[in-house]
Amino acid sequence: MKNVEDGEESLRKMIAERKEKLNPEMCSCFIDAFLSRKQNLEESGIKDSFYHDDNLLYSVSNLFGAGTDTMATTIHWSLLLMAKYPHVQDKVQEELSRVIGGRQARGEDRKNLPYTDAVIHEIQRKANILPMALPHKTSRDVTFQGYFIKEGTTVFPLLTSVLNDESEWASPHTFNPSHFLDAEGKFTKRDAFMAFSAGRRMCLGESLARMGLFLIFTSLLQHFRFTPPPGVTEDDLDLMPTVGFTLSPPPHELCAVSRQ
Ligand code: HEM
Repeated sequence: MKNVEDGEESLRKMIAERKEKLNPEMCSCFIDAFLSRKQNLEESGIKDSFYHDDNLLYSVSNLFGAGTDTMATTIHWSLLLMAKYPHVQDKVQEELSRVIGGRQARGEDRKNLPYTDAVIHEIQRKANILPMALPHKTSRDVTFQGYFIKEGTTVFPLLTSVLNDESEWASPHTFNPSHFLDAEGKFTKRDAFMAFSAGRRMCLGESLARMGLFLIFTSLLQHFRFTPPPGVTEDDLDLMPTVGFTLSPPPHELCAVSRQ
């Protein structure tokens, strides 16, 4: 609880600083945009909108909460999987060197990096970091595929069942980037890729997360080769997740060897 309170306190400070410097003509972040809308509504005499201080604090706190652990855990998985499957890492590094060389990757490079794109998707499928997404409550009685669900029932979307569905994936329990490649090696989208869930309440940060994962993963693999530490083999690297709010890889030591 102490950490939650400290977190809220620093967000309150951040919000107060942005409030002081607010220039509605030059909004540079979510807080500015929220405050500027709040100001507009108040100036037009609307005082009971959803744009109030508590909603701003909890929205910012939700964005941090939802966006930090998820990203860090996925990057942890990506390094472990690259160290465990060096032949996959070889192919990513070959593709990166051939297509973009030494310069930093940009969002638009993704379409020219089908293997790398497939590997990132497969990392997310295999890592399955939010196996039960988030719980939802039905707002009215529903009949879904013949099942009656009463209003007020808590529903967990089991993403694991889709990400490991044997009728969807050639080898659901194996790390296999070909799940996202066609016969010509082109990237292929899969409806059963639901790491960000589905429907109206699916991940709000999906496009930010996808861009972040692409830029961080490519940059790390351009600069470093990830290997098990001396005396440890690839087979020794354990993929059994530890259970928490997200499914994280078990703690590992890895070597990051500079490629420069
Ligand atoms: C690898 C990264 C991420 C993964 C795998 C992920 C996955 C998910 C999943 C499975 C949900 C639950 C959807 C549902 O309720 O069915 C969710 C919700 C959410 N995510 Fe993400 N997420 C990631 C990164 C982010 C980032 C970077 C942000 C924003 C900065 C973010 C913001 C949110 C928010 C606000 C919700 C709640 C949406 C709602 O309830 O309407 N996520 N995410």
